[in-house]
Amino acid sequence: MLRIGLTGGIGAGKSTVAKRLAELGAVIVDADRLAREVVAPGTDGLAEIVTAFGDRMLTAEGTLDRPAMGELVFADAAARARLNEIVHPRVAARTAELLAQAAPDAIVVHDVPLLVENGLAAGYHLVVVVHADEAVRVQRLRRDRAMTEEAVRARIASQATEAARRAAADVWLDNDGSTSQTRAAVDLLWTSRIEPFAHNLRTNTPAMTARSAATGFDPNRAVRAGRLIARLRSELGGYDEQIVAIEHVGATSVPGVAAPDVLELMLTVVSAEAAENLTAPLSSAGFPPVTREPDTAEPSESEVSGARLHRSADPGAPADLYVVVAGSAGS
Ligand SMILES: CC(C)(COP(=O)(O)OP(=O)(O)OC[C@H]1O[C@@H](n2cnc3c(N)ncnc32)[C@H](O)[C@@H]1O)[C@@H](O)C(=O)NCCC(=O)NCCS
Ligand SMILES: Nc1ncnc2c1ncn2[C@@H]1O[C@H](COP(=O)(O)OP(=O)(O)OP(=O)(O)O)[C@@H](O)[C@H]1O
Repeated sequence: MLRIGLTGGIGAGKSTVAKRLAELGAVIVDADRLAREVVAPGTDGLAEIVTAFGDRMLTAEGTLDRPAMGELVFADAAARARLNEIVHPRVAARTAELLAQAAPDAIVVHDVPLLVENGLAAGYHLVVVVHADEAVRVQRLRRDRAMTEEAVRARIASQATEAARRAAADVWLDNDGSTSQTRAAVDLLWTSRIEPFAHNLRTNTPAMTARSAATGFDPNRAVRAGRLIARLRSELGGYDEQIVAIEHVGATSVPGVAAPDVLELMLTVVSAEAAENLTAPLSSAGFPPVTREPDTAEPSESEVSGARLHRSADPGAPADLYVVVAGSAGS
């Protein structure tokens, strides 16, 4: 299963992008919708809200008074934290149930507004951020949802900054233009990256990416490496005792040095057995092993002697991962 996290600030265009991804074949898990379900009348979520905030947060029909709740929590960080404490664990539990029900070969898109705020990025194979300028978002939400400018800005102020979203984004989708432009960008993303990535993941195949010539030093590569390392750490969480370190290595890790746009990572493990144990989880994490062609003189072995080579299945972000045993020649 390819897991994609889709996020962006209020009104950025997540639902618009998710709708197109659903048409293309993705299974959508919508956090805003689940956040409504877990506080529907009769739920323990709604009961806990009443205990925390009083029945002034209920309408005459006994449903959550969303405008009243919104007015309170987007003006008061402590109240927002309290509401989040009630709603987020319930949404997380429901999300886990839905993910468990999805087909093993599904492409699941998790539409989650607070992905960056809640530190969830490492849990996905790919994080897609939809962005529109603040002024554009204000104008669209005033027009389409009759929100006041003040209400939109209060929500924006309670959410992650653009810089924080940029650091988390594997894909940045600009939605300042027309919906048809965004739709075309989503279609291209689907055919050029998401579908082949999902295919590679299913078939345990590293991405076939042309190795580019060295280009100038790019500090963003360290950020990208950091994202991949966090992802690997999250995915290999059950194997902590077998892992010594996961590091960004090679030319792309050296400040000021020109390098081909292929990240190199090194995973140091405690033993040869640990390297073997990690083969399957690394494949699920999006780093299948590179196998040597039986009849070629040229070994598709890594340059790091004694290392096992794994390679990213993501065609949009070339990365090699050397798995070495601590104390061996390659480590
Ligand atoms: C405060 C509530 C009742 C207001 O309801 P309302 O119908 O006006 O808004 P809705 O739920 O449709 O959310 C619209 C957008 O507001 C923003 N937003 C919602 N909750 C939050 C929050 N806790 N922090 C920051 N932004 C938020 C998101 O961009 C979201 O997409 C509601 O948003 C809520 O229960 N929020 C807490 C749960 C939550 O965090 N939901 C977000 C995804 S899990
Ligand atoms: N490119 C666009 N041009 C014009 N209007 C747009 C465009 N993209 C989205 N919209 C409109 O802007 C509003 C916000 O978009 P959308 O609902 O997709 O954002 P969202 O990120 O899902 O919002 P929320 O944070 O509330 O969940 C919607 O009314 C939508 O129809």
